[in-house]
Amino acid sequence: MGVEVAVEGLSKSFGRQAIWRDVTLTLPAGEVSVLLGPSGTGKSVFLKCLIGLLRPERGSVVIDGVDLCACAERDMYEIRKLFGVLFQDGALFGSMSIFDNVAFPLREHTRKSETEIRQIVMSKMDMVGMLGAEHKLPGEISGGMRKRAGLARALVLDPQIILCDEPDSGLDPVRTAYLSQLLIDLNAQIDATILIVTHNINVARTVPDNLGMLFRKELVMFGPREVLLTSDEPVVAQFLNGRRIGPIGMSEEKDSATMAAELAHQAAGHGDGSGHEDVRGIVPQLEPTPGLPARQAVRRRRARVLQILDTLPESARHGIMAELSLEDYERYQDWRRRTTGMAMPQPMPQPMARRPLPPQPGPAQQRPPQPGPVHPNQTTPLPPARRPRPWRRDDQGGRG
Ligand SMILES: Nc1ncnc2c1ncn2[C@@H]1O[C@H](COP(=O)(O)OP(=O)(O)OP(=O)(O)O)[C@@H](O)[C@H]1O
Repeated sequence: MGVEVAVEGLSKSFGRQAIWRDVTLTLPAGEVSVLLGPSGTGKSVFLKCLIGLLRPERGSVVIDGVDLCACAERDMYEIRKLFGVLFQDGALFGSMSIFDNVAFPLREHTRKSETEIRQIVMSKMDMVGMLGAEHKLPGEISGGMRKRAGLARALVLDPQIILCDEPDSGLDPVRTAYLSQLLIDLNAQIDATILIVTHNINVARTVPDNLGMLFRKELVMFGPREVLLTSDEPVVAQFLNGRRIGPIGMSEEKDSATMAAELAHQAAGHGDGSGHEDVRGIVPQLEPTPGLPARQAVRRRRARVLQILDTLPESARHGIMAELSLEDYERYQDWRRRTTGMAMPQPMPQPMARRPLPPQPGPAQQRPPQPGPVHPNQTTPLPPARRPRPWRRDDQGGRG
């Protein structure tokens, strides 16, 4: 199983340029986490600090009881062996075949025979769907294949922690979807702790157990995916929806005058091209490909998240409870009664299967038209066509 990575009060700057301050988060063992953030907020720098390639000025990164920020070089070397890193561009040696690239860490860091190395390389190539490409040069394969080759190389030393720096960069949406599935399948197979840095909203919504965001030189939030996906923080809403209007600017944070000018443009009818759709909300998480083992992290995470449920915002609580099976829900109730003797938090979130059906309006109590999003050019709301509707009426007033 993967190991936990506990980051406490980490701060990093280059000269007088502060990158981020006081970052505290824990990557739970064996779970998949995603770190979002606008360009230049220091996500790659964060990954490099985790693996000890960069030294933060303050704080600690504790793995297996060793603080990477304060340990001896020898301990650092041992801890680094726990990591597999997929760099942004795959970081393959252009003059070496894919086979030799993937074999490189084994030849550098182990005394395995060439027969053993061949066996390991081919099994990792198989894992990432690259069998048959081992004799090619990196320049002879596509960007998506280079990523997968980079992932195979990250796997050869059987890492317990996998760091992926923008695994989707340069990939089309379909290849990105395949890569997302590959990461979830890998997690199911080897139960490693995985941290993915990305800008890709689809990856952020569907892949991780935990989700966080860097902005304004700080960690805006980090925790169960349901928290960020249902957050009302303006910066989160802007980022998830890919909008120009909001606190994130072209280079970094906007000043208040720019924000006011943009809002005035918007009010005058100049849209930012993002439409009215709001992609926030919880969508189902990717599951391993049928035939692979179930992800052990799911069970562990459920137990962990239920223990902190009361501390989470209400919208996230509802999302988490809605995903529970009836059995887990009952188990949670029992556990809660036994350990705290307390009633459930109010308002009481219900699992999807137990929620009372919404009232069925009869002919005399038809629902009034729901307010929809207001277009800046309009004074009346648009029809609610894009809004999710909890129910649908047919001509007889029954439920659809
Ligand atoms: N070795 C270095 N020396 C000096 N400054 C650096 C170094 N590495 C990174 N930086 C600076 O740190 C800041 C954050 O860079 P980083 O690459 O971590 O951002 P990022 O969030 O990963 O961006 P992107 O999403 O565009 O990849 C940048 O301003 C960059 O110039």
